[in-house]
Amino acid sequence: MGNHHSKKNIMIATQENEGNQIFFQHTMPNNVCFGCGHENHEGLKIKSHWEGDASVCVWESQEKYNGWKGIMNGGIIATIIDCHTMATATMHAYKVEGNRPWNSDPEYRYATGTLTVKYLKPTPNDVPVKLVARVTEVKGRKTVMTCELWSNDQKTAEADVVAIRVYDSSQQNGDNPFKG
Ligand SMILES: CCCCCCCCCCCCCCCC(=O)SCCNC(=O)CCNC(=O)[C@H](O)C(C)(C)COP(=O)(O)OP(=O)(O)OC[C@H]1O[C@@H](n2cnc3c(N)ncnc32)[C@H](O)[C@@H]1OP(=O)(O)O
Repeated sequence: MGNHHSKKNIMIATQENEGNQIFFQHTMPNNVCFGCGHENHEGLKIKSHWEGDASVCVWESQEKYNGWKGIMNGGIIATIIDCHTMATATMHAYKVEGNRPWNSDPEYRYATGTLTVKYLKPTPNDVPVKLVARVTEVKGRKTVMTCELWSNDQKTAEADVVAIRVYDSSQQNGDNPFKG
């Protein structure tokens, strides 16, 4: 148990040291999404950033997100993976277009096409988790990614994700349910 707490402190310190870090979600004003919307005050408010070619998210759960007592709920795990990878697909698209600024035009939005989660081990609900996502393929409007979930240096889940570009402000005409 003591070991858990010392790891927790290390991970939180890492998060706080990133005080000047710009997180992907900070570039998404008016985002009301349950997982990543910083305008959703009941939401999980995840924060993602680049570490080299990987995108990383450190997130601290709460007791209300238990599955079995002390074990993180599987749907919550899927939600944070979902939101972290959609933000990754978005920011990757800007990165490959000459690393253009996140607030430049055209604006792209992505939605989850497919999310497959393999739960490998129980994920403790009382220590922060770390998500690490990587883009493995971009084909047309599709971005394919893998995402690992780490807890206490143990990989407890891994996911294969397909994001689809569902909005491109330069192509937009007519109704689009993802326009908001
Ligand atoms: C004022 C507001 C401010 C906002 C501020 C900024 C916001 C800040 C960000 C918030 C971030 C939120 C992140 C939340 C993430 C979600 O929760 S999104 C919600 C959950 N997902 C959905 O609702 C999606 C529902 N599905 C759909 O709408 C449609 O099926 C899709 C995904 C758009 C695809 O339909 P489509 O465009 O007709 O696709 P289509 O042309 O048939 O296929 C294109 C390609 O994609 C492939 N594909 C199609 N569907 C799939 C699929 N399901 N799986 C895998 N591949 C597929 C096809 O095979 C094809 O591939 P290729 O043949 O080209 O290789």
